[in-house]
Amino acid sequence: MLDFENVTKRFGTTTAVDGVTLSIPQGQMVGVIGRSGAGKSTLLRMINRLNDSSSGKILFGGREITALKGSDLRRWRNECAMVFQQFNLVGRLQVVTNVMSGRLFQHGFASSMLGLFSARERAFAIRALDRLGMAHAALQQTDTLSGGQQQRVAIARALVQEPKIMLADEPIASLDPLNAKVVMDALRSINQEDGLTVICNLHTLDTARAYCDRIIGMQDGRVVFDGPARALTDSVAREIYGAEAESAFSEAVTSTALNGHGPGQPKMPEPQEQAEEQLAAARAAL
Ligand SMILES: Nc1ncnc2c1ncn2[C@@H]1O[C@H](COP(=O)(O)OP(=O)(O)OP(=O)(O)O)[C@@H](O)[C@H]1O
Repeated sequence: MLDFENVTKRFGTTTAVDGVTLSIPQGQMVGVIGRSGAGKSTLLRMINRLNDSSSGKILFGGREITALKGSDLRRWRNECAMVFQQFNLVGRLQVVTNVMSGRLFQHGFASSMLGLFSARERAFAIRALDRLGMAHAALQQTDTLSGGQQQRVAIARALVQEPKIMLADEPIASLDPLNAKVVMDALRSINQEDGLTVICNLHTLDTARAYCDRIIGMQDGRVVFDGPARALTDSVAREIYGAEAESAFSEAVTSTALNGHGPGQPKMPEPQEQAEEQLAAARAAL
């Protein structure tokens, strides 16, 4: 269970998150929505302590994560993987190296810097890429991939951290509808197959409704809606989004915009022969 107890975050005179109290059980897929500046990113960033709260407590499994310091804080950050809108990969490195960088905490910084990842860790990284349909690209330079492919690599990197929670801050905001769907499918399958809690900031209502068990609506730092997707009626959504409502409704990407590829449907197939050839080459190189 992840608990927020009256959590507030101020930046100078701006209150980004204002007295939030929430409980998120393990294994839930949660979408956080709201207009720009509502406090969605700050809420997520306080969970992995990229931002420190100004007051209140955040607890995970009863442990106060807002109080962690030093190696305990580093361990928590590793348990709390995060996927970003801009992927945050090193473009000039091979895909598999980017994925293995998710093992830095387990591996030890010094040997990681020397590139001394073990064969076991390389195999682990390839398996994670395989799950995301990206093993064929393991030896490719990362910046040669499309945005959607890079986001799948970033999710593979998050997976090799063996996290307890997966945070995703606008993971599909830079992607076209097809890639957005592939990335959301990947997050949903990780949530369902691994029982991982996934908390995802989303701009589009359609995506939040299609993929999330629970939707949290924020406005001016406060939680103004918290319930299942079916309870988020259009009129409630219009209140949450205010003047931005039209863009939230019209940016209808992902499942409902793509016939026959809703959640739970099979992934888009890779060009099979090419993918298998490249995967065999990647495995041989290990
Ligand atoms: N590092 C910071 N310094 C100062 N103000 C900040 C900082 N980070 C966020 N804010 C402010 O806090 C408020 C909430 O920002 P936040 O990024 O959490 O909103 P958001 O809902 O994620 O917005 P968006 O959808 O545009 O990313 C905004 O007014 C923002 O300008």
